[in-house]
Amino acid sequence: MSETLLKVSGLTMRFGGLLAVDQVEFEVRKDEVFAIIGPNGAGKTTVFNCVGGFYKPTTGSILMDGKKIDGMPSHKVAQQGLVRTFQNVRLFKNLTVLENLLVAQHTHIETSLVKGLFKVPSYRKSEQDALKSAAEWLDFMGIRQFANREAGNLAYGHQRRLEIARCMITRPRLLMLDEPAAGLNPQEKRDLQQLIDQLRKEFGVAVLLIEHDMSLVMGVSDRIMVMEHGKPITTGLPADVRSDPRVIKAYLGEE
Ligand SMILES: Nc1ncnc2c1ncn2[C@@H]1O[C@H](COP(=O)(O)OP(=O)(O)OP(=O)(O)O)[C@@H](O)[C@H]1O
Repeated sequence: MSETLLKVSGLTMRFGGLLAVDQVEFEVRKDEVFAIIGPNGAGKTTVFNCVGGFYKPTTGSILMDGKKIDGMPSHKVAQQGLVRTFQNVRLFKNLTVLENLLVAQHTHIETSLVKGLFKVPSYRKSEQDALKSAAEWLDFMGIRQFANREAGNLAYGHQRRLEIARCMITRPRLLMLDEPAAGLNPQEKRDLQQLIDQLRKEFGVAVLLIEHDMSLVMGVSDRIMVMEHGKPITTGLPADVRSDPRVIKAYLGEE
């Protein structure tokens, strides 16, 4: 069994009188694809928002490689190697596809004003590296032919791939995907499953996934946590979760 990358303990999030997430515990191991499923309103996105630094949890602890990240803002969480996509794709729609990938690397590029103005060699080198890396990711995602097109004009499936590339270009250790199959056609969903497998195998990235598409979840996940009313009801292997009567009742049964 591989080591723990993310450890969430006693996570609780309250919105006024509503307990959206109630004592949630789980771990994501290095190289693992871990999915969170459950009916609408179960608290999945709220867990994501706490882990990604978008909400400060009411109580609980979130450790990334042993380091406390709960309460950190999202850009600091990203610096710890944890990045995410959104339910509705969020890109700089008026920038080109290539520019989206260059902007994503800005924290890694030497942006010192003086160095930039005088274009000293180290600045030029980091610019070249950023371009090279962007080109490689465009090739990997099969969207290089759209490099100079405005991101907002890409087909939806390509926008999703660009959003994942924008995360991966920062070389995260944990990639969080929030309903990545939403809005994709059946072929795009199969491609997505292959992509997630490939990202894990080739780049050693762990994946934390929220998804309603059961075929994708069952096909791609190592382990699955099922939530209902803010609480985990079970965590296990896809085959075990699929046949668990509580899960069928809470989630699969409602479809
Ligand atoms: N910012 C917020 N303010 C108040 N209530 C919220 C907020 N965000 C979520 N909630 C509530 O918390 C509960 C859990 O919502 P959440 O979006 O986490 O569920 P979910 O499992 O992700 O659902 P879905 O599958 O529909 O995305 C819901 O009752 C929701 O209305």
